Amino acid sequence: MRAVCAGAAAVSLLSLRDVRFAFPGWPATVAGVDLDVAAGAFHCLVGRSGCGKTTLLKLAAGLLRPDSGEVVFRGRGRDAIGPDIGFVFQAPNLLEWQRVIDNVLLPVSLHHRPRPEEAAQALQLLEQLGLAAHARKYPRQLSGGQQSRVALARALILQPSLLLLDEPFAALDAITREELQRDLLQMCRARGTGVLFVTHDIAEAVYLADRVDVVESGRIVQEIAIELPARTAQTRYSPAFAQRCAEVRAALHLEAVEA
Ligand SMILES: Nc1ncnc2c1ncn2[C@@H]1O[C@H](COP(=O)(O)OP(=O)(O)OP(=O)(O)O)[C@@H](O)[C@H]1O
Repeated sequence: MRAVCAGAAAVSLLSLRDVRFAFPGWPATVAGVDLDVAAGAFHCLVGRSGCGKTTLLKLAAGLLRPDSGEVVFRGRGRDAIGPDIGFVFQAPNLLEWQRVIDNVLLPVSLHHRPRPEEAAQALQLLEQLGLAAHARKYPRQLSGGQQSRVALARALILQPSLLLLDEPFAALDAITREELQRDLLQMCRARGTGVLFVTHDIAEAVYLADRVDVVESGRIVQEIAIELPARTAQTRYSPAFAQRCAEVRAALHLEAVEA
């Protein structure tokens, strides 16, 4: 089944074509996936534990090589991770011995000594994420939610056209999580960033995504378009939101929730 996010006419940023992958000696973990993420689209993958979401994301990132099929990014094969793709994993993975600002600038430092305008850009990102006052701190001096924000700023510093996120907010409390979802949406919309986001959380997927793809046994078994008006705090309490959540629950074979 083919999942195309943000309309057939949209230019595809990332394309997976009949991608298959098995860990050596094991049955297929990804069993024939076609998927497109268009520029500026927000695409969520949901599915039960062990269904292959993280493996799919690693294939999209070029961290794993498919056994067959192809992964194409901006029209080119994906042999290496380029600066045009940002990653955020469940754990923030910050460098403990570097200050917050230097953690954000890490992708730049890997190429050259950060220039003043790049440092200013890092500070601006921290400001947008409510962390300007923490720029000189070390990661251990931050809360879990603040560390996740730093990881997000680090992923955005090179202004990637594609962000790959693997349950980045899973370990956070509900309030911080909602705030980060809002911030992530705003920043990706403002920058036109395409996003592929893995989550277990149905409400998170419905709030964030233009399209939710349900993964089962290494395949995309259902694609659910999420057409909601502009996301606000009220969105989560609207009948349309509840309806979309119910559709995703049904696709996951979960018991229906009584109205
Ligand atoms: N290195 C490995 N060797 C063998 N099997 C693996 C390896 N890594 C993952 N798997 C298996 O591949 C399957 C898919 O794993 P994956 O991490 O992609 O699932 P997931 O959907 O992201 O799960 P979760 O939601 O629990 O994070 C699982 O059955 C897992 O046990």
